[in-house]
Amino acid sequence: MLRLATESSRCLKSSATYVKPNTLFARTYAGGPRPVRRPSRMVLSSKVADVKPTIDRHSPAQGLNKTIANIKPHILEKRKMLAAKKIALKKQEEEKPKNKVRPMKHMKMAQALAGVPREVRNQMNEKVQKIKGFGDFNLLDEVREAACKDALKGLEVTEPTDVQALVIPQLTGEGRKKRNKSGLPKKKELESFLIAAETGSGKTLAYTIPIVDAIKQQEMKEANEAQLEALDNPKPKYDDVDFEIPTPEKDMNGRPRAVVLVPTAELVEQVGAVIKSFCHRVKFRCSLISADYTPKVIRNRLFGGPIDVVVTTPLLFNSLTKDHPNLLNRCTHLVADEADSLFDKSFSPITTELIHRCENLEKLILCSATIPRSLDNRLRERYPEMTRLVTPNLHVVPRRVQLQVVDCDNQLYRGNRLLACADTLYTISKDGTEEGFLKKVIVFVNEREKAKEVADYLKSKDLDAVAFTRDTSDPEQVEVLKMFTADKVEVPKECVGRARMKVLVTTDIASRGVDTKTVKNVVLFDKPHSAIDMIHRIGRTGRMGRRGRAVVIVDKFTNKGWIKDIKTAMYMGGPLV
Ligand SMILES: Nc1ncnc2c1ncn2[C@@H]1O[C@H](COP(=O)(O)OP(=O)(O)OP(=O)(O)O)[C@@H](O)[C@H]1O
Repeated sequence: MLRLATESSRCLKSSATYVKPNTLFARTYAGGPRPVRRPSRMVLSSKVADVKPTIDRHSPAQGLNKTIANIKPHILEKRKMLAAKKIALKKQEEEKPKNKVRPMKHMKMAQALAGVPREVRNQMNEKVQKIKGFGDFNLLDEVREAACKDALKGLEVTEPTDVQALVIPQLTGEGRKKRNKSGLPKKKELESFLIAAETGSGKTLAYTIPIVDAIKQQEMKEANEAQLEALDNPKPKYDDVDFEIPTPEKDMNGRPRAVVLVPTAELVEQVGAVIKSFCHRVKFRCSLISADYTPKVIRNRLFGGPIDVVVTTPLLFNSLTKDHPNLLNRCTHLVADEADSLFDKSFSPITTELIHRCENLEKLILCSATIPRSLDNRLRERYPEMTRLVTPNLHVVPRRVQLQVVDCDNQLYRGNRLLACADTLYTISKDGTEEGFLKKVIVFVNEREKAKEVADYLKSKDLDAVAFTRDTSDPEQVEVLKMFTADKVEVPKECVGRARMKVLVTTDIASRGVDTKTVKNVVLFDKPHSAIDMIHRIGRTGRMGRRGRAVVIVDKFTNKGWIKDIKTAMYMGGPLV
């Protein structure tokens, strides 16, 4: 402080405008005696320049005045390299075309289906190309004729589909009879097959033809053996005996050679009709057993005479086999149609139990339009030697089916999904297609309760809608489903627009296996839970080479990226994953 004061006084002295030091005092003591001026006792320090400023190493300002960073050279080198790398990456990123996102990102994230490698698809395609007609199969003439003239009645040219070309030679055992070293056929072992092909590709016929052929071949073989035995050991004459001798035919009562399991009573009817179409020409007996029939009818159908094929649901047949263990002891072929349903959590224990009960089972055939990853893993564990017959177009929704998206959050509907659905149906009714015929549209919802609500709303909007769910007991509603699986229905010319449209509001019950071959339009009211449900629902249209349209209603909660990916996959003709 002292030093500062002295310096300031020196400054004042050197300045041009010098002010007398005691003028202030002079004013203060105006009128009084002037204070005596004494010389200053303050002496300038001679060491001012020598005093070094002390640096507090811990002060926050320490090192602020540094001009060169004290960084070690190797760290500096590393930092430089990192910076160069960062710049190069940024440059690369900038050079990439913008808006290019990972293809099918949303679909791959929600992956539910098992993937099929391209090589497998190509291999199967080569096998399919080799087959030109039903004549190329090693079948009994009557079976081939029944397939072409009865099962595919109404078609001028009959050609096997991809799945039939692939499956029939395998199941009829052409060139794959295992022989042991002695040259004799091996003892019969269980062979398991997984048939997987796109919806509406004729899977039912693909397993029916070989089964009917095998039944007939076995029958002929047994008849020959019986004849030889009769020649070797002539029977005593029973003409004068008054009791009925059990014939081999009698033994067949309630003991089918083949059992076809399907998940619903509706499918029992549908698959049963395909198998029964062979009965007339090939001569065998097929019985349909489901909860739709009374116990008396079931008993008559099972035990009323010889029986070769039974088409049934697992739950009912399992309870029947518990009461009648002999039911399955002649069964050599067992089919689980819609295998992904029959091996899901609810059905799997029953289906597996039934398979184990078939002691003489030779061929286990699983059939499905989709192979979920979980099922794929389980089957690989349970049946490691299973033959997989997969068509080149498995999990592909054909390009002939158009997918449209309706956003119910737009200005028109303002989030009203029901209104969006009704408007979509109005648009379909006016599109000018299917002239002169009844227009059949299926609306899929996710929950049973919703089906009735949607059907009621559509009715209030003057649309002819019916709900069909597992709870449906009304015979009229069941009739509507039959109408959807039947051929085209002609309508009078004056019947136009909404008047010639029939709407079926349903759940997944009608999405699996139901052959709605004349349905051209499907509306997905709710977004399907997975690609599996999507394939089955869209698969109700565009069957067997026909064209179709699917409309999916979305809102702000729908994963639009997923829908977009599905649309892209469909457009590109690739599989949904
Ligand atoms: N070789 C063929 N030529 C022409 N039509 C055929 C042929 N085979 C089957 N079809 C017809 O194709 C339609 C679909 O057959 P099917 O119901 O067996 O399909 P799917 O593959 O089981 O379908 P989904 O997976 O939906 O159950 C049926 O109407 C059937 O008559």
